[in-house]
Amino acid sequence: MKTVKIVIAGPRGRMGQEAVKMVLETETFELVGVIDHRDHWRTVGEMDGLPASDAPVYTDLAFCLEKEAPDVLIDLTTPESGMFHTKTAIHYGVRPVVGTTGFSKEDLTELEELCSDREIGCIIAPNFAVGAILMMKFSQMAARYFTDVEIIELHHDRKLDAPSGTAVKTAEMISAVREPKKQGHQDEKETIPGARGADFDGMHIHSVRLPGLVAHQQVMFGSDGQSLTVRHDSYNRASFMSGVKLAVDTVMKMDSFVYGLENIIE
Ligand SMILES: NC(=O)C1=CN([C@@H]2O[C@H](COP(=O)(O)OP(=O)(O)OC[C@H]3O[C@@H](n4cnc5c(N)ncnc54)[C@H](OP(=O)(O)O)[C@@H]3O)[C@@H](O)[C@H]2O)C=CC1
Ligand SMILES: O=C(O)C1=N[C@H](C(=O)O)C[C@H](O)C1
Repeated sequence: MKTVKIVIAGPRGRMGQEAVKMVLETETFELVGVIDHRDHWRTVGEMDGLPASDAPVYTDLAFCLEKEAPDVLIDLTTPESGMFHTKTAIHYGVRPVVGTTGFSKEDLTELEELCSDREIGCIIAPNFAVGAILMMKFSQMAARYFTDVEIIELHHDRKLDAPSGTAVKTAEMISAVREPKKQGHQDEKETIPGARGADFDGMHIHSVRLPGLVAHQQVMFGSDGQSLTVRHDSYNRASFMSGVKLAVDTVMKMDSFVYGLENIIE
């Protein structure tokens, strides 16, 4: 079987470390380099907490892509860096698999257009955990019958973006099928701003940040005399890795842009 040559951006991060291990442990993948914005390490093996590996560390993505000619870039950084890395990869004909969250609608449209111009595969996945994808799909299914919904996402307190990419994707999927409705009392007033959370098409998203949490989301539906709660919990970052693997294998067969793992899971 052909080996997929991979570059990972953000290798020292919580997700990046897990992705480096997964790529090194996968027989059909080859880690040909990593991108770090700090000019300090020569190889992956020199980085704290990462396994022995001679894969070189680059600070300049364009230089790395020219030198290593990888098939896929996995980005797990920040919205600004992720956007820059993804555009650079597309420009060099390298397929991006992006887990980084916090992109705007305009960012996603721009990336989709770039992929279409270059006829290149790209997967942007706000959540790689299969259970989280099912949680979103079940929520979308429930939204056909329950128009009142509150999304509560709970994460560790090192998270930069709020609401989470998963919560935004869930709201988008619900919105696609839910009868439009502004929830709550028509005269309701927040006595403390933000008390009702973020408004997405009339439904509300609440972001909880606490040390000790990893990644969790609860979607609550309510109707007369009944409620339905759909919940997913990721207890560690290994929970995302089978999805990253699937995305890498799938993007190799694609020539267009996909936003959301639900679009590639049967
Ligand atoms: N799709 C999914 O399933 C999941 C997505 N995520 C998302 O993935 C992203 C990363 O999350 P997480 O690992 O927890 O975050 P971390 O903060 O732990 O890791 C981010 C890493 O990226 C590095 N970084 C920042 N800018 C650059 C750059 N220009 N080049 C190279 N490296 C850079 C940071 O370095 P430094 O600290 O030195 O600045 C840091 O090591 C987030 O957007 C998060 O929301 C997270 C979990 C699951
Ligand atoms: O930052 C995280 O940790 C996570 N980010 C993603 C998101 O914003 O939805 C995916 C998962 O929730 C973990």
